[in-house]
Amino acid sequence: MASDDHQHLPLFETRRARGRIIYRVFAATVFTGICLIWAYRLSYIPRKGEDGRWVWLGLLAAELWFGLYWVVTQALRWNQVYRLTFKDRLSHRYENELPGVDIFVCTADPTIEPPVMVINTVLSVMAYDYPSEKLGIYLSDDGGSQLTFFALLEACKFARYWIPYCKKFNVGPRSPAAYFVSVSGQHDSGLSQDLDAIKKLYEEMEQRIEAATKLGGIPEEASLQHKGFSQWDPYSSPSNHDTVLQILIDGKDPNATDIDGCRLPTLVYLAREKRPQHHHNFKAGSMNALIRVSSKISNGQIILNLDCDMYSNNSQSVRDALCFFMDEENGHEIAFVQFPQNFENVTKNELYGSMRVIGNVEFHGVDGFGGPLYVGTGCFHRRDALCGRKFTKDSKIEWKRDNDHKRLQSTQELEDETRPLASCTYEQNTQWGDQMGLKYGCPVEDVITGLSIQCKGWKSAFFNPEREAFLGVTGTTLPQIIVQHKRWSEGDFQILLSKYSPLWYGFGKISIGLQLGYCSYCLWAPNCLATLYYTIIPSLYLLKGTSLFPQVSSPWFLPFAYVISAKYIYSLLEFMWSGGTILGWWNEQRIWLYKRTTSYLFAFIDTILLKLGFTDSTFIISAKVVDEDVFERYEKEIMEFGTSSPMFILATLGMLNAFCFIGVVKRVIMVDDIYRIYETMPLQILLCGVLVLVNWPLYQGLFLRKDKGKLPSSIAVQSFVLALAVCTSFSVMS
Ligand SMILES: O=c1ccn([C@@H]2O[C@H](COP(=O)(O)OP(=O)(O)O[C@H]3O[C@H](CO)[C@@H](O)[C@H](O)[C@H]3O)[C@@H](O)[C@H]2O)c(=O)[nH]1
Ligand SMILES: [Mn+2]
Repeated sequence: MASDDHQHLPLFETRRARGRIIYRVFAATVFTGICLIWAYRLSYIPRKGEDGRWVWLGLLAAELWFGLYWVVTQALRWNQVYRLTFKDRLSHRYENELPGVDIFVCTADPTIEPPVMVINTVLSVMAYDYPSEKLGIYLSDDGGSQLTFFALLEACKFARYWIPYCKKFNVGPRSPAAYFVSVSGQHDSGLSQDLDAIKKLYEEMEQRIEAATKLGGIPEEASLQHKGFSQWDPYSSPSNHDTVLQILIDGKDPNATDIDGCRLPTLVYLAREKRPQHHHNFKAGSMNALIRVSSKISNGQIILNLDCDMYSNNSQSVRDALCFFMDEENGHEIAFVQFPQNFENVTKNELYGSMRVIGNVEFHGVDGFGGPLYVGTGCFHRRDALCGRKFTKDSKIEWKRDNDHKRLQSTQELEDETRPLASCTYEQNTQWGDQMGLKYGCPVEDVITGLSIQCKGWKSAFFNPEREAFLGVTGTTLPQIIVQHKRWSEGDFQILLSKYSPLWYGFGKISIGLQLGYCSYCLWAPNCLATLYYTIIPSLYLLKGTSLFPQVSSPWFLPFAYVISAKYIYSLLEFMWSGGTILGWWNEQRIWLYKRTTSYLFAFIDTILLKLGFTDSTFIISAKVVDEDVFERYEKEIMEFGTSSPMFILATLGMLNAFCFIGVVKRVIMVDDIYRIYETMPLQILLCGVLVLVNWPLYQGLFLRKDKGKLPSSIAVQSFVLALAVCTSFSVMS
């Protein structure tokens, strides 16, 4: 075949999802049902002075909200697309002119993020199936920890063995820890000797790092061996220290080779300068420091950002991403390629939920409208777009630039020249954090940055390969999840109200579908209001015997029944198509409820306070390790509650619904006949009953469990008393 023909074949392809028309028809029927529900609420509003007028208006408001929010989320399902890449074409055409790729790994605290985990992530990307001399790996350590530095030094030595091993045996996950788990048990002849040898090296390294962790410091002889340690002075603390910058492997150095004599990727440690009087802007700050520092050292045209807990599980991902950027036809408009966030440590039935539907459904939907959101880890960027460049017709990258120009300075000189770029004061009076790099001042620096890139005319792409590209660590206790979702929903809600709102800033710059897509996430926080109303009010009115929904015999009953069943059956199907289990879906409903009544509520309140100038935004780092007994319960899918204030809200709401349900059962037995209750209040009883069922693990945690993960008895007593007080005073009130 003539290679000319080849030139015209694209490097990636976009396919529309099947069944879109059917879905749209289905959505139209649901929407009709929603309109009928609104019509019902509007036509039966109790008149002024009549009983229950305010309750009714509240329900109207809640249902208007739910209905409109549902409309907004249709943007995530309306126009789904799937991407395919052709890596063989890429290497056929461009193998010798592949661009430099800089990989940024961020870590912030050696206790929450153990150095062994961090270096596993680093090693997994050092071993990418990609020309080593074109890779630059940068570890940003916001913890400024000698321990992390020590671990990276160890990783650097181990890499000389690990990278050739991976390439020789074409190893699956290239994070050593994950790899050893994946091969434990299977003993392949021929492999086993090499395997034993590399495993031994790894374990020895791990022991040295763990010994240092226990010791709380670096062994004397190690700290003398490497000059890098001298950059820490005795007064250094995580929040107050000089820049530490160390090029551990200089990719331009022909002597930096692995045991087979092959070149190694560049490896750099950076702890940017920290001073108490300068705000460091969390991860966004460290990313911006990395962008500048790497521009001096390797200046890759493509940048991959990873959290330290998310290792590469697929050695082909760089090539996948390049299929988008280097496509002759459409590549020049793509600013970033986001991969889904998958987690290694989710249980089978996803006790605390997961990103399953976001990754397998919703992001394919926004991709159809111009591209996914940038959600942090697992995202490849074009350096120029990330630095603030606007899209124009001639945004084509000149890939053929000379990657291998000779450098005149020594590594030491280069370090000294580069260090000032990571100082606290460097950004003063510059565009960094605003028009350049990642934006500051928002707890979801990634989403707001991605939005502004898209508003500059760029597209993005979502790529969800068969073999997961990255695997991370997700929370293993309820409080962790609540804190994380508070940060996310708060950040997203702040964006909606900020000058970069997808509504007004994005207006005319991105498609309406994408605007709505952003809004589905940006409106997470305000969702708490309607949800709280719906979980409290209809249940309480059961106690009074007041019906707030249409009777079974009324025709108005039908739209309610249809919308509820259509919505939930579809959501179950969607969950299962995405690979989830039925129980997983049920758990997801519980987490949905808990997030909305705690995380989103706090996020909503805090955002309002922030807007009024009362608080400052923070970034609480998610824990990546837990105690052994906590982990054991997690594996058994037993919920871990804890003592924090959100638990009190959850417990009180759960108790309230339990009392209301008991109340109605009592009523059936003592006062009314079943038929009348069934005729007048089936939906209300259903709602309350489902809430009780969903809360089952909560009741167990309150009253039945004895382990440490249960709810403390103080919360049990308080929530019991409060819910009982509310219920009784409500029922005696006329
Ligand atoms: O001051 C800080 C705080 C955090 N981090 C790093 O940021 C990453 C994300 O922090 P984590 O606590 O794990 O938050 P997650 O909620 O798991 O992260 C998601 O949400 C964040 C925004 O809220 C994004 O930045 C992340 O990429 C995305 O994976 C981690 O590698 C941290 O080490 C820093 O480098 N400096
Ligand atoms: Mn994380």
